[in-house]
Amino acid sequence: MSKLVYDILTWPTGTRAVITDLLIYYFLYRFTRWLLKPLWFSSPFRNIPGPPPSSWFMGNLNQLFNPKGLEFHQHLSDRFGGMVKTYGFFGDEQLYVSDPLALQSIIVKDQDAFEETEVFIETNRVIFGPGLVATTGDVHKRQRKIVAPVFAVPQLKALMPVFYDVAEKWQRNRDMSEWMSRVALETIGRTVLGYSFDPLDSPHNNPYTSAIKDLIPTLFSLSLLRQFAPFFAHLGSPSFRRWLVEQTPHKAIQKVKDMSDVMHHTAQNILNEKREILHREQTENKSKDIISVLLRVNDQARGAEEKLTDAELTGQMTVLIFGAQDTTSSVLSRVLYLLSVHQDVQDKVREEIRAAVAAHGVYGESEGTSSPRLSYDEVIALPWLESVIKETLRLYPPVPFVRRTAIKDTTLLYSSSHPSESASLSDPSLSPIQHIRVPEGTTLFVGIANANRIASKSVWGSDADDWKPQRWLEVDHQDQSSEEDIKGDNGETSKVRMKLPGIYHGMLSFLGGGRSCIGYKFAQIEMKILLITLLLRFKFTPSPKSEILQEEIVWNLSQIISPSVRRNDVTVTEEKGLPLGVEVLS
Ligand code: HEM
Repeated sequence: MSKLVYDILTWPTGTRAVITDLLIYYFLYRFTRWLLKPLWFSSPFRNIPGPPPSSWFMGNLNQLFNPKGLEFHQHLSDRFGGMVKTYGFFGDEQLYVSDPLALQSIIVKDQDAFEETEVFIETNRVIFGPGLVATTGDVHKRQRKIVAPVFAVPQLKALMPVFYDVAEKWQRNRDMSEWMSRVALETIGRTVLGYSFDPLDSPHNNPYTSAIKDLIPTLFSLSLLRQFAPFFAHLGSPSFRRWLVEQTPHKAIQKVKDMSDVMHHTAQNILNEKREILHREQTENKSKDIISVLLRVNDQARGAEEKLTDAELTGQMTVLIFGAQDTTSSVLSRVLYLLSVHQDVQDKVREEIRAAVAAHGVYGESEGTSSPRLSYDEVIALPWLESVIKETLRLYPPVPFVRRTAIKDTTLLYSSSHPSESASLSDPSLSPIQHIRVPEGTTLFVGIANANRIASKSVWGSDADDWKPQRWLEVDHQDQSSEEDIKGDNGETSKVRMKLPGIYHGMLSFLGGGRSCIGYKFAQIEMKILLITLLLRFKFTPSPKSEILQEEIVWNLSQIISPSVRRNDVTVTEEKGLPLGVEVLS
């Protein structure tokens, strides 16, 4: 906060005056509302437990949006359960929800009453354009109906050679995290846009890739300022708002503006090139990338309802790049780290892949490649590999929370038992159902990571917090859900399915409902092909320098989780990255 105040104080006088005036009006408005609130209604959340605000102005926001905030997020459900009260600006009461019953309502049953927050939508609209993450209601539903089919399995099967081509370019590099994000960007560029951002033939990240990589952490560093986005989004004309942004001498804001411009122009150029190619191409040799498929569908669509405008098309292109890059590279980094620590599991996965290759492996068609390639069906039939990914996504979802706003008054049901009592959920007297009125305008956190952990406890029992991929190999446990007896307000007991409403084996890692991850099958096949290719060639171990330099890997929150290495030398230092040992296998 003090850095923010310092930045503002060093801005030129004219800009500072306009922006300071606007902020003052906004603060006054929020402050007066906060001051008067107790006079007109008593809080419906007065009985909900939660931590005290850490400041009267920012509530718990600086704990929740903090790179070191993962522990605080976990503490919320460990200490207070699945329905927690937290505070936003000026004492604004918010809910942090990880309770399976309440989440069924927020994500699926009453999803039309819980939208993405205005902050999320408005900033995404400015940065990415009107794609899936910048639209709500019927516009979002229409876009989703058009875009979702291009991620179907036949499309993914057609992209298999591209996934392998990129995976095989992996070079021995000590920093896995940097390499994973380059590979993820190149994969998404080539499969979704048919465009190569980074041919991966130089040992260094190209400047364009680093800039893209920096966007999400930069946005996260602006989390608090972003809260004002809805206010600015309705201020004057788009050109006035653009002028305001251009005049704001805040480094991070200028960085985001520049990146958004580059992304927009790149997407526009790619779209124009694609259109030309589509007109020229022969029917038997059609481009298979996702955007070409989408363009063909769009060209054939009859009514405006079934078509995306050019702005919507370029919006999807940038959104898909950002939706895909940091998420998959975060999971891949985590999997390689865990496999390096759990050598027994790494050996099992490698044995399984070798056996499949011996039984079916075909050799790559691309020139110069001699790597075995399994087909889509053979890849998804590898149980150890599947279990490693499931278990990693269960315990370490790369997006640990998302937020929603109640757009109408709603009542949520939730189980009032504390997660530590989940073993006794079958005793109805201990697990009564509560309900809570959620007024329109309430901000809610959907605690993805906490919800996965709470649901895990009742299914997996005492070792639910341990990373044990083999648990998924038991036939009875193909997904994480259980039925519990729960006592309602009327005293009657009923069976309630404690299943999380996630699209991924009873987990929320890819969320659920109408805003679930559109690329979740894409992500799985991409990650599996990369892991197959790497594990056949290399053995991964913890960094050989870790003991001498006392290196420790820590995982930080920047909306998406990413690794850093902390060195406990004379002083403690921390830098982004994931150093691992890599041995070539004969
Ligand atoms: C392991 C990798 C991934 C994880 C864990 C993940 C997770 C998620 C989550 C939690 C959401 C919901 C966000 C919200 O509601 O605010 C989401 C949405 C989305 N994801 Fe992913 N994602 C992954 C990979 C991908 C990939 C590879 C793509 C594209 C190829 C993609 C594209 C999207 C899009 C476009 C949305 C917005 C959907 C909508 O609003 O309708 N994601 N993802």
